[in-house]
Amino acid sequence: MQSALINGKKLCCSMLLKNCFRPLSAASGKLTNVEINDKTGVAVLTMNRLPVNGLNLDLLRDLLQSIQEIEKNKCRGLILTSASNTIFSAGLDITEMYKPDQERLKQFWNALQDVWLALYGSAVPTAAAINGHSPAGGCLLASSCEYRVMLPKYTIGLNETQLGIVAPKWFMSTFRNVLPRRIAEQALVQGKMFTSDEALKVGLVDELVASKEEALIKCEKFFASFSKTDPIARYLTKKQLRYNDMKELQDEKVQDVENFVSFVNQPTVQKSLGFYLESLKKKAK
Ligand SMILES: CCCCC/C=C\C/C=C\CC/C=C/CC(=O)SCCNC(=O)CCNC(=O)[C@H](O)C(C)(C)COP(=O)(O)OP(=O)(O)OC[C@H]1O[C@@H](n2cnc3c(N)ncnc32)[C@H](O)[C@@H]1OP(=O)(O)O
Repeated sequence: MQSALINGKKLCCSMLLKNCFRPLSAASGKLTNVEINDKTGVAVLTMNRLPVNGLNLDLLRDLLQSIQEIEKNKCRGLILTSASNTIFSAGLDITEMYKPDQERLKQFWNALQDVWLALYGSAVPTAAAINGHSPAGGCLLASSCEYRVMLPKYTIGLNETQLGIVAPKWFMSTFRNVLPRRIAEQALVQGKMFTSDEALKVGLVDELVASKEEALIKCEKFFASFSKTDPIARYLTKKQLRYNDMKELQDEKVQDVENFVSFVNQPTVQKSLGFYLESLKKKAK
């Protein structure tokens, strides 16, 4: 039986998951749900915008609120996962970008920036239990965490170029923080979607597991590995390592929104997004 060291105590892993969760009500919005494991202090943040967890403005706002509440509660870890059995997140909701309301489009990108800054820079250790497909924005969220566990037979990657769009610099920095530069560059220019096995091989994910329960246990074990590490020293180290990536966006936040708005409004980009949305809908028929 697997076990983990939590607060200096050896605990059987199934004990970590059974009957010890309580909801963090302030952090549970309509589209996210947060539960804290009372035994370990770890928060499970579940995206619940079914069927595909498309990241629209509302889900992004709920995600931000949840991450902030988890930080405020000084949880020992944050596990990001999905309520779907097959999709972690389909990435940005393309309907937010196709024929958009201009004011909402700005708010949407601003919300994504804020979620990324909060998750990538979180003082609480972070892990992703990737229990389904994770393209584009879904991959961004997972790669912003410090540790990733994935279930088999799914795909993950930054596929923007396949859609005729260009991932912004901070998406690329997040990828480069996880992958060797050469692999990151090749994958980004190709818009490559990695299978779970390929993702493990290149290091985009740290482990493969057979079930969501196992994924949560692995994430708990990852957090338990810090039991002898000073939390402040841990956070300051992470902060310094990620400082340049975050500073680059913080310094250019307004310009980044303008770039996004101007890029998305280009007729050729609108055309690509329209075709892509149509192809997704046709596939669903
Ligand atoms: C040089 C200057 C540079 C300046 C740069 C500045 C700014 C950068 C500009 C732009 C960057 C924008 C970045 C975007 C990143 C993104 O995240 S884009 C989104 C990418 N996502 C995808 O490609 C995923 C597409 N979806 C799928 O592949 C599949 O749906 C799935 C996730 C694998 C699930 O498959 P499944 O078979 O289970 O479900 P369906 O395909 O049947 O889907 C169900 C339902 O959901 C709709 N849908 C799926 N994905 C999305 C989505 N991302 N957005 C909106 N809607 C989506 C699908 O259409 C179905 O709908 P229904 O027919 O109405 O039921």
